[in-house]
Amino acid sequence: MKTTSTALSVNLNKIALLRNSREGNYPSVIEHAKRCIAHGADGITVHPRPDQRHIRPGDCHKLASLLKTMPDIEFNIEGNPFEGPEGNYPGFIEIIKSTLPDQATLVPDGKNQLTSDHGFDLIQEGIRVAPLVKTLKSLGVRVSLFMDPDLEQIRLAKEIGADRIELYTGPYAAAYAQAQEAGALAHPSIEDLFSTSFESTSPLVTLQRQLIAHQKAAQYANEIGLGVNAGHDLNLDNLPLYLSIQNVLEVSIGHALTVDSLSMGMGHAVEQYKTICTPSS
Ligand SMILES: CC(=O)[C@@H](O)[C@H](O)COP(=O)(O)O
Ligand SMILES: NCC(=O)COP(=O)(O)O
Repeated sequence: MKTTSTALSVNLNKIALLRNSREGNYPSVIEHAKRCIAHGADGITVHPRPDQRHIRPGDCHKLASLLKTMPDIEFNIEGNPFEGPEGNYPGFIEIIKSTLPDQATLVPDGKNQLTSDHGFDLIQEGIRVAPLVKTLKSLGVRVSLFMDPDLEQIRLAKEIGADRIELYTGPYAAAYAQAQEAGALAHPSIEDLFSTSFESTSPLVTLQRQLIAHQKAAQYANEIGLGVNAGHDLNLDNLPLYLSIQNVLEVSIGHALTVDSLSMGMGHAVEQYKTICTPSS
């Protein structure tokens, strides 16, 4: 059972994606940030990508100005910190330097990735990541590293100076969806999922493995002094089970939350348009 509360940081990438499909500023990222905050969001996350398909540097600057006026609201900018010919996001560190968000989450995305799909391999990349962590921390920015639930990698995250890790929850979310589709989630309670031995063919086996891996990773991270965030493909269905893991400080959620806003609000919007289209008798 969940006993501590977890901050919700709303990722606004998909609002920017919609805006960028036309000229102009509609929908406005800033107005949606204000709306999310008015409805209880604890923070705002954005993830500028090399192709600028959604969040652009200008969004980061405008959000930084807005959120500086709201000291209780956390601003988290995610992205690939490497620059240069290998083609990752040019200017991520510059964006952080010029916006000074509360938190920078470094993510090892390739240039043409559809979305984030793995954590850092710090055995390979630690030597390049460590000085960036140091630079960002010297600016007073908390540094989180996007990581798989791998204990050795998490140990290295601590060694190179990270303050937090963000556990990559994509495979957990996929395992949850598979178990849900198979109708396997009807009965087990959260306690069952942690403790029961399932048949090897049960779709619950993969979900259980994911859950336990994340639980161990979060516990280990806490033991060595790292804060734990989590994100990617979390949604209203899979979040309660995930948050049975103790001490997850923050979840950042964008894709599903945006889709939920559409499905929860579209019926109401259609009714409003229909009212205008229908002459009153
Ligand atoms: C690091 C992470 O998991 C999120 O930032 C996620 O990648 C969202 O990015 P997109 O909206 O570009 O898919
Ligand atoms: N860090 C994860 C994030 O910001 C949002 O991921 P998603 O909910 O859009 O998959």
